[in-house]
Amino acid sequence: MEQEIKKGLAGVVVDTTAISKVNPETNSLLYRGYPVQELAETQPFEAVAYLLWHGELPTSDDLEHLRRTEREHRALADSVRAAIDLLPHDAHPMDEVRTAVSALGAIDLAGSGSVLDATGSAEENLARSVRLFAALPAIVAYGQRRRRGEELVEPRDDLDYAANFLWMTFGEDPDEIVIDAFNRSMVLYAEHSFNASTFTARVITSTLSDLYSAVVGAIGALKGPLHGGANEAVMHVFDEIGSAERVVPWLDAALAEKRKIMGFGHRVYKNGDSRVPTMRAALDALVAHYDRRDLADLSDALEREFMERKGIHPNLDYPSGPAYHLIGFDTPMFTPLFIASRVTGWTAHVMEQAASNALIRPLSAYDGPDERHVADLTP
Ligand SMILES: CC(=O)SCCNC(=O)CCNC(=O)[C@H](O)C(C)(C)COP(=O)(O)OP(=O)(O)OC[C@H]1O[C@@H](n2cnc3c(N)ncnc32)[C@H](O)[C@@H]1OP(=O)(O)O
Ligand SMILES: O=C([O-])CC(=O)C(=O)O
Repeated sequence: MEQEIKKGLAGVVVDTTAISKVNPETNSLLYRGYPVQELAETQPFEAVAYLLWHGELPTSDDLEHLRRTEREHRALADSVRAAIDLLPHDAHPMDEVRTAVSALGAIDLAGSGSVLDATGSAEENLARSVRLFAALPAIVAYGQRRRRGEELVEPRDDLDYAANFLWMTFGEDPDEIVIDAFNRSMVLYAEHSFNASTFTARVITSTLSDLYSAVVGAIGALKGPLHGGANEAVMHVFDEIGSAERVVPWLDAALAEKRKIMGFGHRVYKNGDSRVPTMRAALDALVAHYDRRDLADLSDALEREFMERKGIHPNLDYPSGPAYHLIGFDTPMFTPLFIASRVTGWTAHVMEQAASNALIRPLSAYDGPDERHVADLTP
């Protein structure tokens, strides 16, 4: 019997999840039942991380406790820094962060004699998740500073997550408008059901491997430009085009070459990404703050022209790329910022998968040569 192949698992429902609901019909995204727009406008990223892990928003005591733990693990560990420093200065930051997380895992799991010990209990995995969430800003910030030949900036205890992240990257007191836009981007990027990187993390978890391995694998999946790498790729497109007036000839040539236009299209949303309006509002605030109308004009012109010709909407990476550029991040740092946010969703999924595990192992339809034998080849 002919087997039906769902290439790319398109349209296949592989499991349940209580972490988020992506609804393309209503163009909505809920984290544990809360609309993501509401969360982005009202909650610090730490509270959203707590929500994803625990299923409920934190009380003020819960939030205080999480913030205290986050501050304890904020500084870049010497051993992780040493692992990063072994890499060439022009290593891609995604490779750098992947290596750093791998090193963190090896250090944290040192002494766990066998692979069975590394799997971790629910409590251990929650503690590991918080540690990773706390450690990633320092790893990403150091990555940008190292590329630029700048000294490491130590974290500050008087700042919350988003402000401290910006402080460690730029070594300057961040502006409230910038902190707010950055916090929104972190909330919007945090979780999106069974996307490619999260599914990777779940596949790895399903073998009873450890949480760090799942996150390292997820980072590898996120790096690709069809997924998280698109936020970096969008900025390269903007740089290539240069200004709004050049959009039409650039798009003519790109479409003639059958290029994919980065930051547009989505596997699930076909009528627009639920997160784009909130991120676009954050981008607009940054455009006004930095007086960079030219960038918004370019973005509008490409969106309008591409929509007219192909009817394909922008995804979250489209407004977040230029927003990160305006904040001052180097373009290759954009996808590592996505990691720092999505690590919360990934780890929530690792814990959900572990709590109700079944080895993920689909079938394939063989279309290679019919059975044959080595002996047939002997003269
Ligand atoms: C946070 C995130 O990860 S969001 C996604 C970020 N990725 C990007 O922005 C990369 C650009 N976009 C894409 O490559 C795609 O839209 C994907 C991979 C995101 C979704 O892809 P799929 O659901 O597999 O759709 P698929 O790639 O088959 O596209 C369907 C049709 O639309 C076209 N299309 C989709 N997106 C684009 C695009 N960005 N540019 C040009 N054409 C596109 C395809 O060429 C295809 O056309 P065809 O039917 O004539 O062959
Ligand atoms: O859901 C997807 O396929 C990609 C995406 O938007 C995300 O991971 O945020």
